[in-house]
Amino acid sequence: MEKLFIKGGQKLTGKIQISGAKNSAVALIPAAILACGEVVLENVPDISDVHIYSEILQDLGAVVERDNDMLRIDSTSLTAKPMPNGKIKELRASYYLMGAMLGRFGEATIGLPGGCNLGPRPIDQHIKGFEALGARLSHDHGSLHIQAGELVGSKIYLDVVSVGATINIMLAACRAKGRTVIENAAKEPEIIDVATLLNAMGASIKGAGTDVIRIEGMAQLHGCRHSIIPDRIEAGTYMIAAAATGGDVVIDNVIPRHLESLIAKLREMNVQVEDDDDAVRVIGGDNYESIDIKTLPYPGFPTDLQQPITSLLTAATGTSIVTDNIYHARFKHIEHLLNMGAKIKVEGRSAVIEGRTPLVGGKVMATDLRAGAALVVAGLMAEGVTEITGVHHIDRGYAKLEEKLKSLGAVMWREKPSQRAY
Ligand SMILES: CC(=O)N[C@H]1[C@@H](OP(=O)(O)OP(=O)(O)OC[C@H]2O[C@@H](n3ccc(=O)[nH]c3=O)[C@H](O)[C@@H]2O)O[C@H](CO)[C@@H](O)[C@@H]1O
Ligand SMILES: C=C(OP(=O)(O)O)C(=O)O
Repeated sequence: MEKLFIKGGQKLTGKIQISGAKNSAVALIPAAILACGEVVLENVPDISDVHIYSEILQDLGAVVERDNDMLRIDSTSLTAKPMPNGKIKELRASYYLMGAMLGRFGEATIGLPGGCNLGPRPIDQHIKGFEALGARLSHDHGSLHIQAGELVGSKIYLDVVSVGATINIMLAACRAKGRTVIENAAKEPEIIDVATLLNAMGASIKGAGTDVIRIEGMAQLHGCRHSIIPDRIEAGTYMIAAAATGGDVVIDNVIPRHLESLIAKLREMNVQVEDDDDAVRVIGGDNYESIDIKTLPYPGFPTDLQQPITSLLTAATGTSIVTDNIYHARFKHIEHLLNMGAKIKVEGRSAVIEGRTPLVGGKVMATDLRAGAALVVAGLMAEGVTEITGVHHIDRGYAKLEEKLKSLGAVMWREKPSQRAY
């Protein structure tokens, strides 16, 4: 079992580069299945979700080659082989194989997805979309068999604003006959990124980034080259870490507009944030004020940053309340923050955080990706050494984590099972 050790108390200073967005990459890789020809993705993050997705496509018969931050995908020889289990369970976004395979072959047999355990994560809206396009679904031992003679465009109103359902329906609808309209669509930047790739492949998608997306189906799509947008959640985590250590960090290769809700909340706390064309600078201090946060679909405050910012709020004066309206039970990190000296109560879908509670290093576990990010931030703030297990969750979404943090002055190291750190 790998462990991450962090010796807290160092102010982070300097400049780091943000990698391509995980939540784009894991949709763009399966989107390449729809192309007849090579899709070249640039700015691909070096994270385990990407490695596993590449292996899934190879298992299906695609040629996938990685060259630094570039991924070449040629799905010409890919087949509609059933993928019931195994790697499918290792990540959430494996559900995009449903839409992509359905678009390419008119059928798909895919296991139910894995990903972070944040409480119930239904996919009923994905299924509603596929059915509206003419697919029939059946369940078999934990996998879904989706079959459509011919996909036919349709009007689909999403009952819940869902990133996954919006993208999955877009993938299938690109190859449906006629027009599909998705109403109450999610507006996350990653949705625009997927639409940009699909349009570069010859699709016709209009309205991505608004709550109504119109897709004209095409008989064939072709290869293209596309650069992935920066990861706003990775960037947000480093912004929070910079503030949490009272540091001064320039976070480069970002789209500041994607970070507006976080920037507003950090400023409200009294953190100094300067934004430029493609960088933000966070200058920390020692007199933060408590704030309340409610997570919402984009452009609201992202649920994926509520866990990391909770660690920072332990340093603010007064009581902060973090309410997660997307995942009501996304609070598994709290018991580990309590072990480090935090005073936090979970009440329903809210965490009530008492501020000015100094953290001390301890043995904690990352139960999911952003819980891990919260513990890394806490470890950087804490007195003494923090030992984090469950590191594989963190590796799903943070490229070169130690390298980046160490370049900013963090003292941290990773212990592999056969090594002893001290
Ligand atoms: C790979 C990826 O992009 N993951 C992100 C994506 O997850 P994911 O796409 O799984 O999340 P959704 O946007 O679909 O979920 C939003 C809300 O809708 C509910 N829901 C969703 C689908 C459905 O069919 N029925 C339903 O009820 C979910 O339980 C949740 O409460 O968006 C989440 C919300 O921003 C982020 O935390 C994840 O990082
Ligand atoms: C919840 C997340 O990821 P996933 O949906 O891939 O589990 C996340 O990135 O915070």
